[in-house]
Amino acid sequence: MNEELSQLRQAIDAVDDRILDLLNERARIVLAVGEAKKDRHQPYYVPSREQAIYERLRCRSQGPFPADAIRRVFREIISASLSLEQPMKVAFFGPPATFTHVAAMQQFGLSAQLVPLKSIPAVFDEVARGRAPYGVVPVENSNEGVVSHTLDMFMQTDLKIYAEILLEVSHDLLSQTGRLEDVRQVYSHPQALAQCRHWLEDNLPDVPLIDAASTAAAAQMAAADPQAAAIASALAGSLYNLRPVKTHIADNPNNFTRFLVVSQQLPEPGGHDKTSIMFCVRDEPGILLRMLEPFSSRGINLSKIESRPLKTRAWEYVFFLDMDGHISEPDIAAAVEELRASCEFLKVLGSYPRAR
Ligand SMILES: O=C(O)C(=O)C[C@]1(C(=O)O)C=C[C@@H](O)C=C1
Repeated sequence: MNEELSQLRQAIDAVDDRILDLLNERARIVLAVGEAKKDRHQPYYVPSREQAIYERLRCRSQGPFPADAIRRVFREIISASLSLEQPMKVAFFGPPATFTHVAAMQQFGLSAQLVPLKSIPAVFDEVARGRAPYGVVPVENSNEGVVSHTLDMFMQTDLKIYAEILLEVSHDLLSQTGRLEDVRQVYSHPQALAQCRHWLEDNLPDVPLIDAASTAAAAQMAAADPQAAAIASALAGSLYNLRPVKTHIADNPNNFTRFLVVSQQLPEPGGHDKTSIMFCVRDEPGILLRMLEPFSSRGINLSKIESRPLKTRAWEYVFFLDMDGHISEPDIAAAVEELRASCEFLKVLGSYPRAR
């Protein structure tokens, strides 16, 4: 038996050697790609290419290596490769262990330098001033709707949308001891408390619920008080040394948040893109119907429409529209130009790979 085990381990060592040699071979090719891009002033970070790599490998694999682990392993290979081309600095809406942090890690991997900032405007500012090439901010939750701070920042800056990230949000109850009977108060962001209301009523009916600035701030408070628990991400649990009292306590397990990667640059077309625009229409009869006509007449799928008050004039609105396709496609460009004719102003926020 021992002989058999040691032979199997030798076989694993031999495979690991091959994997390592191949990783170095891959890294040399990536360095050559980096040199070619430098000459052409092309961006190093290409989210559509990364998505295509994950998709191709997922379809190719015959198992038994777990399908979801393929993405995680290649996420880190690509993250490390990209850091050879260019050290990657990414600002995100912090503090550490927010769901935005989890989203930034999912998108950029562990080799990127992720920088927590105090607010959504601070992330936009960092990127607009060129102190970080990319920033990550939340834009929409499947239960709570749009994050208005983020949409408002597109009115105040000229940043573009470079990519989107879709994250399944899972709320855990975390504390120092990990024991339900020790919990005397629960901290979290009001949205997270609301999303776990039924679970809290059933399991901790008499315990006060206390608002915190973020789920990560709640985790910090639980880390300082053995009688407190926080509703936060599993990442917050490991960063602040908390134990899970119970994982996945949200009442509706179907809870997704969409995040945006913002940048001064535009990404190259990838084949599975969407385009976001913002605009303000003239105040005239039938305008709401007419503003959608350029898209319906060309069969362009609109995936989202949102309005925000135009703060400079009461009862006037800015619209945010997402459509399938890239602005370099003739139909998309023609529809946007036709709409522009009925607008006081229109800005293309970006064409970027659809999160899948
Ligand atoms: O193909 C590229 O453009 C690369 O830079 C290589 C690579 C990779 O490691 O495969 C690295 C970073 C990019 O975001 C996409 C892919």
